[in-house]
Amino acid sequence: MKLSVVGSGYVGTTIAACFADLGHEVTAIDIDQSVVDSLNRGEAAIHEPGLDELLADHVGDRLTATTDYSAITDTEVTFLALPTPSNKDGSIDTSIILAAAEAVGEALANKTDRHLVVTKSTVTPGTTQTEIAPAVREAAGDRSKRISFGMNPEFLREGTAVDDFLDPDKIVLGTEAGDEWGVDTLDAVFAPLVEQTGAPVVRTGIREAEMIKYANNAFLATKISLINELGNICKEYGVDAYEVADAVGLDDRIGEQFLRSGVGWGGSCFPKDVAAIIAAARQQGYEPELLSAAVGVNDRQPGRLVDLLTSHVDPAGKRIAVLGLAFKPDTDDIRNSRAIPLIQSLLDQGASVVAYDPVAADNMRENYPDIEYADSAAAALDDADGALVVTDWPEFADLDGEFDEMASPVVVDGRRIIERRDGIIYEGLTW
Ligand SMILES: NC(=O)c1ccc[n+]([C@@H]2O[C@H](COP(=O)([O-])OP(=O)(O)OC[C@H]3O[C@@H](n4cnc5c(N)ncnc54)[C@H](O)[C@@H]3O)[C@@H](O)[C@H]2O)c1
Ligand SMILES: O=c1ccn([C@@H]2O[C@H](COP(=O)(O)OP(=O)(O)O[C@H]3O[C@H](CO)[C@@H](O)[C@H](O)[C@H]3O)[C@@H](O)[C@H]2O)c(=O)[nH]1
Repeated sequence: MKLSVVGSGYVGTTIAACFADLGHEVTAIDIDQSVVDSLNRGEAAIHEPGLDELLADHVGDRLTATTDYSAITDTEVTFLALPTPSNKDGSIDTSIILAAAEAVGEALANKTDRHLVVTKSTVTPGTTQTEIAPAVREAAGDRSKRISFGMNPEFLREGTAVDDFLDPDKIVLGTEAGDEWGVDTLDAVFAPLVEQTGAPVVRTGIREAEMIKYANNAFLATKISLINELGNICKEYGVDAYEVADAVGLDDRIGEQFLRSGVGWGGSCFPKDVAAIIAAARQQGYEPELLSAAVGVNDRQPGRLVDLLTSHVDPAGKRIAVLGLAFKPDTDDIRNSRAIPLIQSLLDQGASVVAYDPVAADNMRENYPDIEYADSAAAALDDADGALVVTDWPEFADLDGEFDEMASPVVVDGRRIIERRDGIIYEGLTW
């Protein structure tokens, strides 16, 4: 099939490359010329394992990128993978996706065949039908009756995006009631993936598909906050929260995943999406107390990490190493990284911060241009008076003699990645 994907960020680039890998002809559309140029060179503008290999296989053949929306008319289905950032009250700002929807509609004004527009972005229930569809339809004018709408939430994780997309736990396809052409067309897009993986397909309504995405993320974020809360209690008792979590996770009803306690959840999704569903619930007149508490626990974890550091060393005037800047390993994404409140807190206390991350330093430099960035964990630790471990990059697990070069070997581990050993003053956040 011929598909177009509007927005070539973490989601858009991944799904465009994966759809091409599944045999579709894909046109990626982005307003940023440098993103388009980079894609057409076969290079992703983001760091995501496996993506460059897929681009190398398919760019120039089944995958091309352009800034020209008119390319949509030559495709059957358009996926909208645009950002849906937070407003100040946590609700989603739909201005970017609506601007793109309008541009899609303008392009479709020149198309005679039927077309399916699918929301891939995370949007609150009702957004596709009450905001996106009207924006597309109004711009498409007389052609608007030939346009169907769908919603296909994305569950990929950064760092494992390609594998997650190509081996999903589920595929959720939301379409409008009675739109058999829409159902069949969306089914056809995913048929090669379903055939390849046997993944369960959930066929549902558009509002339900929109809500499933928020329910998924709210559940996972709350699960982490719950294990963090229990971990904080464990720490008070001197009990190892990881031993507790390992045992608790053996219960099938709980499951072993997302029970790693530590400095909390960051990234472009959990904080934004939990805030959005809280704001949406409030707009409907419902106060979601449990979700607010999950945010509260998450907001407190970085402060607890700094408190553990200051219980051993006063950061004022001291060189403090921050190991890990990305919100999780295997990505260069620093959106809502726990490193941000930690660096800010250290700077507020007069510390001299030296940061290290294998791939995310350049992105963090835009937020904090004046702190020192080391080329390696060893260089960051050299002569430091304390270290905070913020991201569980596998290379940190190999650190050992590097700690001996610290001026004072206080190591506060926010991700349980450092080996506790003689010669360092080790503090785990929940263990
Ligand atoms: N990042 C994830 O892991 C993830 C996973 C699942 C769902 N989501 C959701 O997917 C959506 C996209 O997220 P993302 O992280 O890929 O965003 P992103 O910020 O990485 O990328 C967005 C891209 O859209 C482009 N863009 C902006 N306005 C445009 C326009 N008018 N026309 C064409 N292109 C335009 C930007 O240049 C950018 O390349 C969000 O709703 C997000 O919540 C994200
Ligand atoms: O046991 C755990 C698991 C994760 N995290 C943290 O949680 C955050 C999010 O991690 P993860 O979910 O792996 O990455 P994301 O790329 O943010 O993926 C989430 O958000 C995406 C965007 O909506 C969804 O598509 C995914 O299904 C959902 O897992 C990171 O800061 C992790 O360090 C923990 O603290 N403990």
